[in-house]
Amino acid sequence: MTSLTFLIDLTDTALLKSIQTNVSGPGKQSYYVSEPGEALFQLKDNDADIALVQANKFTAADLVLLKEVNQESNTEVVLFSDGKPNPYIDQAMFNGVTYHFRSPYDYESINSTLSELIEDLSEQKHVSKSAKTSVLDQFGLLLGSSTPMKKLYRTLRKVSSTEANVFVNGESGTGKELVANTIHLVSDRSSGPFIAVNCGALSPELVESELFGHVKGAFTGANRDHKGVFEQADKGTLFLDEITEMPLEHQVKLLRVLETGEYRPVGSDRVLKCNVRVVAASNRVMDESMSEFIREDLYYRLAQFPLQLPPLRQRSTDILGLAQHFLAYRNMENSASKSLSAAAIALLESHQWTGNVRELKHVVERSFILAEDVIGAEHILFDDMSSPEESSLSEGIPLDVPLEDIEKIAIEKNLEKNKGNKSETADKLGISVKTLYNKLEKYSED
Ligand SMILES: Nc1ncnc2c1ncn2[C@@H]1O[C@H](COP(=O)(O)OP(=O)(O)OP(=O)(O)O)[C@@H](O)[C@H]1O
Repeated sequence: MTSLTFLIDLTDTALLKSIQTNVSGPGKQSYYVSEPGEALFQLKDNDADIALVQANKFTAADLVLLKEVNQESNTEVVLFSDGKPNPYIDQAMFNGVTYHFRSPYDYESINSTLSELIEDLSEQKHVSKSAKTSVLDQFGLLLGSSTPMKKLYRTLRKVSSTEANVFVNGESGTGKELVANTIHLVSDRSSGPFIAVNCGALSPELVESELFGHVKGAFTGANRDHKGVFEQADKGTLFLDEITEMPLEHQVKLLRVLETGEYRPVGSDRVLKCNVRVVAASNRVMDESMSEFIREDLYYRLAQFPLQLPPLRQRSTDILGLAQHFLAYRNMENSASKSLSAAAIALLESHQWTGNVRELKHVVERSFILAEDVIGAEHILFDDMSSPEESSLSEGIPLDVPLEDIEKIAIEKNLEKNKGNKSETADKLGISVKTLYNKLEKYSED
């Protein structure tokens, strides 16, 4: 079995002594830095499973290094500090640090946490070796046994037990809604409602009423009282999807309720108090240009805990397991027993998956429709293939397939091509955004 590697950069000798039994022994290899403070530099070039780093003087430069390490490797970084307030360490907690222990150290708690982490990682090493044959691990509604997913599960376990608002960021199809749902399911709010609202699809005239509700007679057409999503989600979780697609002038309406928990239904003079945990999501890249899409004050209220989801290409050991999972579902629903050929598997594993898990799911479903028994390479249709520009329109359309399935494939492929942007997709297909939503809702019920 591959051994677990540790990179140790600790100056506190008592601490070092106390963790010895955890970092040495069969199946473990420990490397010690030659100069204190070198660990993050070394991690840039040499991966380790766990890095134990003294961070009494953690600086802005260390934070930059840590972010790079977090992007490029799967190392679990554990920090140890003297406990003095340090904003860079606070930020580090959102950028890949697994644990931070403060002096005076509680050796028992450090060692039990380390043992748990070691056990988890050893299990993963075992799983990744046998990924082709084993079923994927599941956390809440999420599937995946790759290291980035295990890391995500650990963070989700931590964040779910808090009441913090969470901002989920990730490419389209990486599972942001599934993450929001999972946070709800594993939190103390699980017996309450989970309400999802697509902020990009709220009509400008009704945005306030959709969010906060209205009373009868508040405006023409308001024939009865209506509960907004903050009230519907009472004692539960409200998922604000595609928050960055909401116009900035509407975003301002969310500030008060997030700050004070108070809101007023349209046309009412009563101020209501909500008891809601908010999870927001966006597939926009959160860089310098983010202020074009989200108000900074709103972002900081929503992102008490920011989460970044890994794209599928960064967790390629999950591809086959996910494909088999989606295929197994299709087989079950249709009492079939179709299987993937070696050529199909090779194609799936070498694809870049810009549409992430959603694209994989759709590719598998398409192949299920197209193949008789064994799914061959010719049944694997990625989104960038057989587009009308490249081949003639009629050539791309499969025969003997129900019209409804062809419509579904056309919608899914366009959505993937437009990176999940529903207005653009509806535009390209020549239908209204509302019709597109209706169709998508219908597919999700099938
Ligand atoms: N880890 C996962 N395990 C199982 N299924 C997944 C996983 N991640 C995503 N999916 C599936 O992929 C599809 C897309 O997931 P989801 O809608 O949560 O993605 P998203 O990031 O919210 O997408 P978008 O930004 O386009 O709204 C769903 O069918 C979901 O069930």
